[in-house]
Amino acid sequence: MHVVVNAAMSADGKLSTREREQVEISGPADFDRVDALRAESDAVMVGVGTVLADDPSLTVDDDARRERRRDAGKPDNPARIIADSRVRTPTDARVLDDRAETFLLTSEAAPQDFVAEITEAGAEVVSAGEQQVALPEALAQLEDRGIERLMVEGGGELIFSLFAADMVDELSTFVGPAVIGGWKAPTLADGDGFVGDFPELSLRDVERVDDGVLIRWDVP
Ligand SMILES: NC(=O)C1=CN([C@@H]2O[C@H](COP(=O)(O)OP(=O)(O)OC[C@H]3O[C@@H](n4cnc5c(N)ncnc54)[C@H](O)[C@@H]3O)[C@@H](O)[C@H]2O)C=CC1
Ligand SMILES: Nc1nc(O)c(N)c(N[C@@H]2O[C@H](COP(=O)(O)O)[C@@H](O)[C@H]2O)n1
Repeated sequence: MHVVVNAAMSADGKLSTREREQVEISGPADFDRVDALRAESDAVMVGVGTVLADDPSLTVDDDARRERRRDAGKPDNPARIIADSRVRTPTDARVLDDRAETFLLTSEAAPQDFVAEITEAGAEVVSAGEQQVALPEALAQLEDRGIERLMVEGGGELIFSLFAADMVDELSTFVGPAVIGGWKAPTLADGDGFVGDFPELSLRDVERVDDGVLIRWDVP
């Protein structure tokens, strides 16, 4: 599986505010690039923190891109994947609408009645790990179901875990023209943080996009 992490951050490295409210950091050209990245992917993944904060749809906006997917024998939209150890995703979340297939990754800590409710709401549940989703095992199960190219949109806790598990192949960050600030505002990689053995990145390219900068890294 090839894993591409993409996120937008403020000039001071924040993904959103201390209140975890969604902020439009990208401009129109960057949102269009993100839409193209989604269209090229077999699945788009976020953590449940992002679902609770943003209620995203994670679908492809552009009609022509959806049509090209259809012509290639693919579903209109990539599958959606939510990392949600205890099943906190609301049953009326937009990621559960019928526009795409949705996989909910859970752990043994998930209450069985929540698992039944979310399955009834349309998610396909994949369980791996005891207290938290064991990402290598869960993503291997998805690879067996044909997901080869995975785009991860965040948030910071999930992105950290993917780096910690050495599962990231590419990282794209759009750095936008705003300062958000705040000790508690989410950053690109939160979780416990690294104290050594930092994941090393290799700079691929840097480009001006909208009023910010797109930085692309490979993770060798
Ligand atoms: N600017 C941007 O590009 C983006 C911004 N955001 C922002 O990020 C914030 C949400 O980020 P976070 O709170 O960090 O939540 P998150 O979206 O990273 O979800 C974290 C949750 O995922 C679940 N999870 C299950 N297995 C896990 C594992 N192995 N590792 C880590 N988490 C696992 C846990 O319940 C955990 O609390 C929101 O404020 C949202 O607006 C989110 C995505 C992109
Ligand atoms: N690329 C990008 N730029 C920003 O400025 C953002 N705030 C985000 N957020 C991510 O996009 C998701 C929204 O998806 P839908 O448009 O609702 O499908 C959101 O959940 C974040 O993952 N991304």
